[in-house]
Amino acid sequence: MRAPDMDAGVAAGDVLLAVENVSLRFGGVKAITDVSFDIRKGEIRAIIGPNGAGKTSMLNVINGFYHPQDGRITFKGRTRSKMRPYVAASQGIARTFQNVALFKGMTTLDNIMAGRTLKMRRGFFWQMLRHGPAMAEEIEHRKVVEEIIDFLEIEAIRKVPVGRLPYGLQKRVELGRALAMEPELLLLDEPMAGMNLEEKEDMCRFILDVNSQFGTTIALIEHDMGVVMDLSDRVVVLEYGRKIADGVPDEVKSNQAVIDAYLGVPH
Ligand SMILES: Nc1ncnc2c1ncn2[C@@H]1O[C@H](COP(=O)(O)OP(=O)(O)OP(=O)(O)O)[C@@H](O)[C@H]1O
Repeated sequence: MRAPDMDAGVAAGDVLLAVENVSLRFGGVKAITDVSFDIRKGEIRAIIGPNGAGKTSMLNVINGFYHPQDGRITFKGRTRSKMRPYVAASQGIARTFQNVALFKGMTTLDNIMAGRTLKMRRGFFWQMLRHGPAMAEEIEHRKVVEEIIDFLEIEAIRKVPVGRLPYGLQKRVELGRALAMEPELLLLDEPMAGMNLEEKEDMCRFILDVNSQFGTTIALIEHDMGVVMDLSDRVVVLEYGRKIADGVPDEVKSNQAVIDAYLGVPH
């Protein structure tokens, strides 16, 4: 996989992605209101908040699934009022979903291979023929995919259809598929949801390793506060679509507005 220092433009610690004054409405529902924050290259950034706070909507804005009515997104120095999913993906933003979104009938290997699609230079026709340049390219992609399988310790399930795997392993395969894109920014929507303690510990370790070994910047939504405080460099807190706090875990933990939000104290 790509080494951390091979990326152009943004140095470790610089702002990789900036969200400025973003507002998103669905009819009369205000999902996000005037939210600004940034994600620095190389950090693990958590987005937290009670149910319905706008966290998933924010990830969907960042990777172009939703187009905000107001505000701007700047990624690697390029500012847009809206992203398109294909552009976001081709420029290095990958994501996983709250409910696992894999091809359930396909094997672990094929699901992760599917994550390489954007990297494939030869068209579908050549891939079908498995001929000449396409063959060489497929071998190259398989090498990266096998590295990811080793890294995530899922060799034993490489040929198993993912629908047959326990949930914790499906989440790990989904992480593998996102990693296959060799993303610069990885968005994880509740990566530990539905996991038992052991599975959570494994996933925490993989997230930390992805960050430290590949230099991948990570933004994650997570409800488990212990995990958030242990993993994150900085935390942004949303409530009813507005930002109520932003800082290092210790600051956020002792912030009264955050404590009230989690206890359900009305404003
Ligand atoms: N596609 C949509 N159409 C209409 N309303 C939506 C849509 N997506 C989100 N919303 C609304 O926007 C608000 C924010 O939802 P969002 O899913 O972003 O919150 P969340 O913080 O991720 O919540 P949770 O922790 O429960 O997943 C909610 O009121 C939700 O009902």
